[in-house]
Amino acid sequence: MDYVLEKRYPVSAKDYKLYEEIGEGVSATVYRALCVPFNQMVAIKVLDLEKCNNDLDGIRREVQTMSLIDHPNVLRAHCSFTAGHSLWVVMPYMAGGSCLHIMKSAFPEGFEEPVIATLLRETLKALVYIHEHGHIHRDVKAGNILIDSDGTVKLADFGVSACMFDTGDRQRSRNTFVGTPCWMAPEVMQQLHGYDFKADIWSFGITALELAHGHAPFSKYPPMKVLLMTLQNAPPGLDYERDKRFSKSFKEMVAACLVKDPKKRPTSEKLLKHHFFKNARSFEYLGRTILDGLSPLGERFKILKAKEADLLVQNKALYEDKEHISQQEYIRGISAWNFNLEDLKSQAALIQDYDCMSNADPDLIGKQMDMCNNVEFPAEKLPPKSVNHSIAAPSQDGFNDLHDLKSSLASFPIKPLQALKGCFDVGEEDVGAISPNWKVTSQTECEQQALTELSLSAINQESERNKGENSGRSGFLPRHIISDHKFLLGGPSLPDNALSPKKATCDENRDLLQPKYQPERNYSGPLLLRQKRDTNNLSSVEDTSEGAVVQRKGRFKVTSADLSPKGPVNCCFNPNGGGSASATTSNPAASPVLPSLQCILQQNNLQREEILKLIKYVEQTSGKLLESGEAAANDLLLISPTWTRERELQAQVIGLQQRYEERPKTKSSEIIPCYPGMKLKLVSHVSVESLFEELQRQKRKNVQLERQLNACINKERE
Ligand SMILES: Nc1ncnc2c1ncn2[C@@H]1O[C@H](COP(=O)(O)OP(=O)(O)OP(=O)(O)O)[C@@H](O)[C@H]1O
Repeated sequence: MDYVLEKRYPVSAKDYKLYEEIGEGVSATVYRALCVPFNQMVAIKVLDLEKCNNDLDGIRREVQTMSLIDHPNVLRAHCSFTAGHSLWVVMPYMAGGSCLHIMKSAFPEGFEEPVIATLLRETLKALVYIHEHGHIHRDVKAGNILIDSDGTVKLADFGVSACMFDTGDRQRSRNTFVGTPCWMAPEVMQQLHGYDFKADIWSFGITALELAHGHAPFSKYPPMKVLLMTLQNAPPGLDYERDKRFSKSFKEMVAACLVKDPKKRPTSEKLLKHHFFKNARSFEYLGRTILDGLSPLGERFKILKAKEADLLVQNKALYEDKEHISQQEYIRGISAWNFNLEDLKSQAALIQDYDCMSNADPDLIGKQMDMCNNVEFPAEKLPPKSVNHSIAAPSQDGFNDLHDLKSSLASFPIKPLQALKGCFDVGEEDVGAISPNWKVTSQTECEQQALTELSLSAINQESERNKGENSGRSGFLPRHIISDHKFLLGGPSLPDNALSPKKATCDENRDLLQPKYQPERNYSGPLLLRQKRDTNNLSSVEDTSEGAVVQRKGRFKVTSADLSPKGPVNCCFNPNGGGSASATTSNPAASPVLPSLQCILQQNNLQREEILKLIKYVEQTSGKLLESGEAAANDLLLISPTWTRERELQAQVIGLQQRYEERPKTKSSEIIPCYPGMKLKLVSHVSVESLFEELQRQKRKNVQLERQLNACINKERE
């Protein structure tokens, strides 16, 4: 569709005739429309400004920027204007719709490689342009890659979603958006040092996987878990076995994008030169291959929506239960450690069926995957393959491990709340409360601090004390699991740089075992049913039951009681109404505190992993230790004072809990913003108490580990 620069599109709603709905994002509904004076088909994105509570001038500025864009692969706005409480953004109508919709309608298993290469090349050209002009798109995903009837490809949603976050009041705008962070780069999640255009390259890599499989990696998991998995797991990629149909160059291209260190990712310009894009074809080819035979966009959208609604009805009875199970999974995913022998036995028994699970119930798979990744198994209980997947292979010399350890420490978010502040709206006071001494200005400083603060003797002394304190709990940790240092390092809790290549297999299997197309469990798609806006009211399945559930994103929901009386029916809380959201469970959930608690638990895990790595390192370098006890001691100074940290964390959690208890009770829903266009909503069904208990349990486990560490050190000294 060509732009006629002189053409001034009318800026009044009366000049447009709205037809059917052709898309729905979390922030807007998109309609096919006729621009009456020009007798031209357009698409109009209608954003409800009241719901967004956003800075109108900011949005206007962004839309202006959007209309200055001039590149054949970037969707440019014709114009925009306000109509009542809405902002209308008039755009070219892309009759093929988004790649996501096309996949959902006709290619649930993803596209063939030449199609992917063509789509991605065009998208990448758009990114090169955007980056050259100093912008970050921040919302690269299949849902934003649009195709016209002739096969031309345009990257959409540049500007609008970004402005919603950049210029608006985050505190308010956060209540407007929900979604999942599947496409979000790790550095964006961490927000430690900010992020740049390389974040788009990560999202581009995720989009490549999405186009290849029909869904983004981790899309079946709840947002918080996606965050943890993205941060802790090895990056997703194309699998050697499952993705046999794809070429080596495709796999390499994806791997180049999905590197956790943004500096190591190529620029868009460089990536465009990758030999994978030599497979790209013409846009006529695209039109022929993926658009032929498709029904008109509006119809397709209607069918998809009806399908989603049906699924919701079918799953409704099961939903609460699934929610519960899923929550349990999630808690275990965070806690990650299970020292209960009986539990371990039964879990290990389940894992034996590991290889034949590909057709199994997705919930079961999810649970088993958690086990695979999060639980320590006695080696003898595991089939050899699983054991191999779980054990980090020792390096040749141990120096690699030291390097790993250092880089692992470097990537350790010492100030978890600070690190996730951008993501989770952690208030300054929360950060201060949690980490009064963590005025860490850089990771190097953190490490130095760790080096100076720690001493081996202190660890030993404390360990001795703990021995006494915990003697009554000696049965807590099965001896045979830890004797002879038979630690099996779990999957996702380990930073990826701590893993041997073998470890990656476990993650690959995790992805492998994800059902390829699971609309009913896919939290990432924009098509999940939500209640219609009042202007276009279709009765939603959710309307008729629970009275109040007006939106569901996977297992997350918002109820009508959450909403301001003016009727933001899909996604807004009234921010001034105490953030109140009708509780959908009877749990006394503490949404404001939960992210912090969860974050603490996550850190706890990471610390544990560091200790395990240290143990391994000590084991592997015992020769060196014997030669030079002093050197070993120095290396061991790298150990974070886990027990101290544990106590600190525990004290902070108690503080938080007290603070929470002192404040007026709020209800259980919370929307957590992350990244423009990739929004995260967490509805808590976990009580503070249960998290607190979890933390205490983990603390005990840490103490046990430290004892083992000391035993190990002592043994090597002897
Ligand atoms: N110009 C267009 N022509 C045809 N379809 C469009 C057009 N713009 C958007 N769509 C369709 O509408 C859907 C929703 O668009 P929108 O930009 O609101 O959503 P999104 O990017 O998925 O969500 P979010 O608001 O979270 O960024 C798109 O996924 C696409 O299928």
